[in-house]
Amino acid sequence: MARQRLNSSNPAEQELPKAKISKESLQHALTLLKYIKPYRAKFGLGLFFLIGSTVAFMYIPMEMGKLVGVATESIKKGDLTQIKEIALVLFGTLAFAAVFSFFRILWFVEVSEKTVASIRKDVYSNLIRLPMNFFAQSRVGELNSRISSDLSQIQDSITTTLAEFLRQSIILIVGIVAVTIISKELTLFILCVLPVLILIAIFFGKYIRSIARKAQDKLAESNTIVEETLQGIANVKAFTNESYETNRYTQSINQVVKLALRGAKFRGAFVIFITLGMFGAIISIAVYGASLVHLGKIEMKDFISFILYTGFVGGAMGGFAEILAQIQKTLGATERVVELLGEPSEQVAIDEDSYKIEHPIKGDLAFDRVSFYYPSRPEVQVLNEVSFTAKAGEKVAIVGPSGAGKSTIVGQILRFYEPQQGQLLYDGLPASAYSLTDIRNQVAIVPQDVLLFGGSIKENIAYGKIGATDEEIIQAAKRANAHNFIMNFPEGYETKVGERGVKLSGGQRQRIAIARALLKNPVILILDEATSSLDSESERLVQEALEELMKNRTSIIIAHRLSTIREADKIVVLEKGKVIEQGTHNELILKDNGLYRYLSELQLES
Ligand SMILES: Nc1ncnc2c1ncn2[C@@H]1O[C@H](COP(=O)(O)OP(=O)(O)OP(=O)(O)O)[C@@H](O)[C@H]1O
Repeated sequence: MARQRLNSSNPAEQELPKAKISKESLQHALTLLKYIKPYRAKFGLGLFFLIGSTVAFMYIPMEMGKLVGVATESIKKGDLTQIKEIALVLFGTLAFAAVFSFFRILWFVEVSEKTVASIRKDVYSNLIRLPMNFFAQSRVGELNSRISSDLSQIQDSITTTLAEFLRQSIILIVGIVAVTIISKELTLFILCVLPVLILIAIFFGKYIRSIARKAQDKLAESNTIVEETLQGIANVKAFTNESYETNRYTQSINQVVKLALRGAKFRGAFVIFITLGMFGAIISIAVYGASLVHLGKIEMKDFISFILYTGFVGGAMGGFAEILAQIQKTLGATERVVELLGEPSEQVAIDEDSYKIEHPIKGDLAFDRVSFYYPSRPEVQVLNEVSFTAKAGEKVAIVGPSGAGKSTIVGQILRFYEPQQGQLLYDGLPASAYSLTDIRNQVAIVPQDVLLFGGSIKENIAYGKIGATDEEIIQAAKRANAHNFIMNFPEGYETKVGERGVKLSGGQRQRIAIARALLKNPVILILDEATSSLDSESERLVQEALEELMKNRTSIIIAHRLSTIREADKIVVLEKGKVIEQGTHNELILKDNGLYRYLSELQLES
C-alpha cells in the first residue's frame, strides 16, 4: 500500500515529477541500462533469489491451511506426527525464504550502488566540462539537488522498485491461481469487492498525501523565513524588525497548523473507511467462506489458506499503485539524467595529460572586431566590434563604467564563450588554432572575489599547478607576500580555509590567489581588480605581489581604481561594449571631453 506522510513534521521528501510511461521514456531508461551491464550476472542472480524467496513465501499459506486441517484430525487420532511434519516444512520454507532474501538484498544493493556510482561519475565529469553558457542558464544549487535526487530515485528503483514490482506480480499471479483452485465462488466474490475498495483507498490516500504535502511546503516556507532572518540578522536588528519577522513567522506557522488539522480530519475519515470498509470486507469474506465450509463446499484447511492468500493478493493489488508511481518518477529522473549526459561538452581534456602544453603561446593577444552577446540574452549586444592588441609582456588596462563589458572581455580571453563576429588572436593566430585546454593552461586570472576551496592553504595554492612540490608552493607564497601571514597561523600551510576553516581577510585571499597564479606561471595574466579597497598596508603588500606576478608576461588589468594603472602600456576605454578611446594615461588624460579623463577626475574628487 502507498506509504503515507501523515504528519506535517515528517521530513520533507522531495517530490519528483512523474513522467508518462511512453516509448520515449522507456528508451531513455534503456540508455541507462548499459550501466547495469557489467553487473548483469549479479543482477540475474539477485532476480533468481528474489523469485525463489517470493515463491517460498507463497507456499506458506498452503501449509498453514494444511496445519489447521491436520490439527482438527489429530484431535480425533491423538497423533502429533503430521503437525510436527508440517511445522518442519513451514520452518524450512521460512529459512529458505530468509536466506534467499538475504542474498537478493545483498546483490541488488551491490548492483545498484555500483551502477549509480558509475552514472554519478559520468554525470559529474560531463557536467564539469559543459560550456559556461549552460551554467549561466541553470541555477547551480537547483542543478545539484536535482541530480542528487534524480540519481537517488534511480538507485531506489534498482534496489527496491524493480524487486517490488516482480515480487508483487508473482504474489498476485500465484495468489489468484491459488484462490481460484481453492474456490471459484469465493474468488469471484473477492475479485468483485477487493479492487473497488483498493481503488477507493488509493484515491483517499493520494488526497491525504496532497494535503500533507501542502503542509510540508508551508513548513518549508516558514523555515525559509528562519533561515533568511538568521543569515541577515544584522539587517533585522538594524531595522528593528524583530516584531515584523516574528509576525511573519507566526502567520506562516499558523497556516501549517491549519493545513495539518484539515489533513487530520481526512485521516480520521480514512481510518473509518479502513475499519468499516476494508476490515468489513475481510469479515464478509470470512463469513461467506465459513458458510461455504458449513455447506461442505470447501474444506476448513482450504478456507484458512484462502483467507491468507486473499491477504497477500489484496496487499499486492494495493502495492501496485505505489510501484507505478515510483516507476513513473524513475522514468522522469532517467529522462533528466540522460538529457544531462547528452549535453554537448566543451573540448577540454580532463586527464593528467591535459596539463601538458601542446602549442605554446608567446603572449601577443589581439581582439579583432569582436562582437558578442550572451546566448541567453541575444537582444543585448555586450561587445560591439571590440579591437585592441596587447603585445607580449605589455600591461594593458581595460576601464569603463559598470556594465561596459569588462568582465565579458575576460570571459572571451579565457574562451568561455565564442564571439558571434570577429576573432581573438593569440600570437597572431586565431583562437581556433589552439585547443581550449592549451589556451586556458597559459592564461591565469586573479579574480575580484577569490574563491578558496575547503581544504588547506597549501592545497589552495597548489590549485594553480596540480602536483606542485612543497618547495614550489612556498616559493610562490613568498613571492606573493603571503608566506609571512601563512606562517603566523599555528598550522602554517596546513591551516584549513574555506567555509569551515579560518576566515582570511580580503587582502590575504588575494595574495593566495596571486601565489596560485604565480605557480601556474601563465603567459597571459588577467587581473580583475577588487572593487573593495584594502587598508593601505594590505594594499601595499598586494600591489607588490601583483608587480611581481606581472613581470615578464602579458597582463590584462580590469581596473576600477584608475590610480593603479598609470604605468600601463595601454589603456582601453570601454563604454557600452565599444572601445571609445585607447592610449597611455598621459595621452588619454589630455583628451578634452574624454571618458577616461572624466572618470579620472571623478575618482580624484572622491
Ligand atoms: N552571463 C551573462 N548572461 C547574460 N548577460 C550577461 C552575463 N554576464 C553579464 N551580462 C551582461 O553583459 C553586460 C556587461 O557585463 P560585464 O559584467 O561584462 O560588465 P562590467 O564592465 O564587467 O561591469 P562591472 O564593472 O559592474 O563588473 C551587462 O549588461 C550584463 O548585464
